[in-house]
Amino acid sequence: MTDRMPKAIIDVADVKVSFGAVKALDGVSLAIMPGECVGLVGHNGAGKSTIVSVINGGLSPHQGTILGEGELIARFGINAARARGVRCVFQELSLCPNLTVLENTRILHRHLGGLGWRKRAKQVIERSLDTMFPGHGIASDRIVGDLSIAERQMVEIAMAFSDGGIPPRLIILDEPTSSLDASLAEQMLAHVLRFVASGGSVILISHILHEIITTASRIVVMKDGRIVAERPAEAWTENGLVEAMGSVVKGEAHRRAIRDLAEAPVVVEQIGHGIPFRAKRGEIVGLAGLAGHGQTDMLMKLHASSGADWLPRRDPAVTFVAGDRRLNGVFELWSILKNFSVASLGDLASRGVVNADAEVQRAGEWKQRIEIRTPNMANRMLSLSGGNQQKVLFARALATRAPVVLMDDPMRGVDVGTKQEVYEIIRQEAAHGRTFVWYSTEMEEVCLCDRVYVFREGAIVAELAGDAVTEENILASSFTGVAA
Ligand SMILES: Nc1ncnc2c1ncn2[C@@H]1O[C@H](COP(=O)(O)OP(=O)(O)OP(=O)(O)O)[C@@H](O)[C@H]1O
Repeated sequence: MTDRMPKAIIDVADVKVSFGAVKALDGVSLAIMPGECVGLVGHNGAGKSTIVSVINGGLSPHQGTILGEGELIARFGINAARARGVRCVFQELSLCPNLTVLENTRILHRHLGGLGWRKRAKQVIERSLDTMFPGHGIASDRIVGDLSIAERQMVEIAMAFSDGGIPPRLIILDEPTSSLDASLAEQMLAHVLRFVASGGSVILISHILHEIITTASRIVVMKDGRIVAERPAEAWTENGLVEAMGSVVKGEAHRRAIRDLAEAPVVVEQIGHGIPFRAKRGEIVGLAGLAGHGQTDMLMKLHASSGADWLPRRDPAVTFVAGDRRLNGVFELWSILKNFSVASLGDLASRGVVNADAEVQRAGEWKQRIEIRTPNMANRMLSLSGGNQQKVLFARALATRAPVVLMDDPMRGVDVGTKQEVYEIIRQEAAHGRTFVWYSTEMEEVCLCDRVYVFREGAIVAELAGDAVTEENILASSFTGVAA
């Protein structure tokens, strides 16, 4: 290599990381050049977040080397990475919830300290938010814990791209759009393209393949802790990526089943002055619209009005799949098994004693059915990758007998292969009479529903059914408040 050739910002070679018997990284080499966006894809548990932790300085590999602009870095930690302008937006959002947006900004940018730091931190974060998400409406003195998950994700992304003394050079985005609706995701991806065009580098991890294909310059596919394919983005198709990840492309996965649903509604709810909500037995009802316009509140209201008291029952009226898994889905100190079975205890117990064999058996069936990647369901919940944790929450809900399943953007971080399986499970369960109320930030998923309610400013402003459930109609209603 001559001195004129640009050097890789970070170059990791033959990196290995193991967690007990699990080889999370098994000899991975990856170099990130200035001015490129590298797309990283792979099934849940493939090792994407682990390689990110190595590049970000959060995890020391058990084997392998790390070069920063050609220099061998012996002790690479988070501070060394930050000093080189490496920033990371994690899949599990990592802001301090009890601090304000600008106080969180101060934590990331240590150079903002000293007299008048509040003013400087405010300018830094507001400039970045205004550039990336015009019209965001997030005041920098708000407490992070009071923000919606989409707002928190926007703050975290804007913070990563902000310049508070050390300019960002490599930004790692681990599923950055998982809680953003289509228009926010588009704003963010447009900014990534601008950043890369100005010489910055980005690693973009996403299970939404069209985002990766249209934004990345090069796409790297991981499988079981190894890199199995790597090509320029224009040489990939979505199906090609799915196959490279080791999944089978199912043409039927994105099909809406035509069914006769003539019965009276089983769920009815009125919020504000909008259109009343109704769902019939066996119906898949979608909640759409821009993120944070009342969809999650609606699900909570439906849960509360179904007489649910969160206690395990043999025959619960409703079950709930949380999207913000960190906040209201996962019991972090429990095993995977206990996290799965907690909603079915009423069913698994007789005279107040849980039948441990039945619990293990049922968990084993779901582990196989939904492919929860772990050597042992007795392992800690947090030993699972993010997508696999989400699968457990999904299995937890579906394993109950509840006739109504409420889902709050439940596929966050779930890989494409599993999503196809889950869509099929939802269709089968609906055919057997289960009702699904499904809020999703992914348009493809909304379009799988029999009927869709579009939300705007806390009320239902449009109802679309059958062939009228299209991306165009949903977007038109989200912005104008009337069906197109
Ligand atoms: N702290 C840990 N303890 C034990 N195992 C772990 C730990 N962190 C990760 N693993 C395991 O390492 C493997 C790789 O996980 P990683 O989080 O890198 O996957 P991923 O590709 O990011 O998946 P996802 O798409 O679900 O986020 C998985 O099998 C996971 O269970």
